[in-house]
Amino acid sequence: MFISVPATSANLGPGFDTLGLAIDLRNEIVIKPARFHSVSTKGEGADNPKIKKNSLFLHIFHEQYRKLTDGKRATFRFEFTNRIPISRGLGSSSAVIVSAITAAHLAAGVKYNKRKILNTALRYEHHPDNITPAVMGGFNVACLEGERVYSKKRRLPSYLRAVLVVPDRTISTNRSRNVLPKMYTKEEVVYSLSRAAYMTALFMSESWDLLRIAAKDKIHQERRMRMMPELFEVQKTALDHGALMSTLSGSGSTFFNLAYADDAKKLAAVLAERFPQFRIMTHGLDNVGVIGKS
Ligand SMILES: Nc1ncnc2c1ncn2[C@@H]1O[C@H](COP(=O)(O)OP(=O)(O)O)[C@@H](O)[C@H]1O
Ligand SMILES: N[C@@H](CCOP(=O)(O)O)C(=O)O
Repeated sequence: MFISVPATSANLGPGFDTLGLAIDLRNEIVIKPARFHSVSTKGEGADNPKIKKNSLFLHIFHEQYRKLTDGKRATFRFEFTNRIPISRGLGSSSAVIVSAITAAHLAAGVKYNKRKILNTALRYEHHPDNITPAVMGGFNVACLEGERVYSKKRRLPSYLRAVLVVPDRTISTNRSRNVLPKMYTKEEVVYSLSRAAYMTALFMSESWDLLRIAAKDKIHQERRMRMMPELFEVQKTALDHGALMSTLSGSGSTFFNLAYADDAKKLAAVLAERFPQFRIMTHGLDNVGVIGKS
C-alpha cells in the first residue's frame, strides 16, 4: 500500500478553524503485510525517538483497522518518508491522521470515499481547517454541524506558490490555542468575520491582488506571533517584497506567503537573506489531497 498526503496551511489569517489550503509538500507511507511489526522513518523527525516510532499514526491505524475488520489483528511493515515539518503549523498532525485512516481502509480492503475519511478524521482533530484540504486538496471552506464536516473546495492555479518561512523553533497547536482569550469584543469578531468572508470570495473568484486586505485578523495571529516576535518582521518583509498575503500558518510557527510564481524566487531570496536562522521553502499548491493505492 502507498499513501501520500499533503501539508496544509490553515486559518489563512481571519478564517480561524475554517479556511485552509493544501501545499504540494507530501509525506509518503509504504505499508506491507509482514510477519512482525516494524517501522522505518526517513526525513523530518527521524532523529526524534518519539516521532520515529510514529505512535500517533499506529494508534489511529490499528484502531480504525480493528473497527473495519471486526477486531482482526495483523502485522505490517511501515515505511514513513516525512517531508512536512513537525509542529510548525503546516498540518503535520492532520497529515498523520488522514493518512492513517486512509491506510486502515486500504489494509482492511474496505471501500471508502473522501467524505468518509474526512468525517472520521474529525474524531481525532476537532477543527476541520487542516484535515479538509489534507483530504480534498485545494482551497477549502469548512464548517461543522454535529459530527460532520461540511466543506466546499476550489482548485488552486498552477501559477501560485507558497513561500514558507519555517522557524527553527516549534509551537505546539495545543499551546498556541491556549494563549487565545475566551472572549472577544464585537469589533474584533466583525473585523475577522468580514475578512474571512471577503477572503473566501477572493479565492473563489481568483482575485489575488486584494488578498493582503482580507488576510488581516484580530482573533489569533498577533497574540500568537508575540510568542516569536521576529515573525512581525517576517510578515512585513514578505508583504514589502511581492507576497500577495502573508499569514501565520495554522497555529505557527511557520509563516505562509502566497506569491505569483514569477515573484516567488525573488521573495524567497530576500527572506533567506534577512532571516538566515529560518528555513525558506517554496512549493506549488496541491489540488489532489490524500492519495491511497493498494
Ligand atoms: N510525521 C510524524 N510522525 C509522527 N508523529 C507526528 C508526525 N507529524 C506530527 N506528529 C505528531 O503531531 C504532533 C504535532 O502536532 P501539532 O502540534 O498539531 O503540529 P502541526 O502544526 O504540525 O500539526 C507531534 O508532536 C507528533 O506527536
Ligand atoms: N485552526 C487551528 C489550526 C492549527 O493548525 P496547525 O497546522 O498548527 O495544527 C488553530 O489555529 O489552532
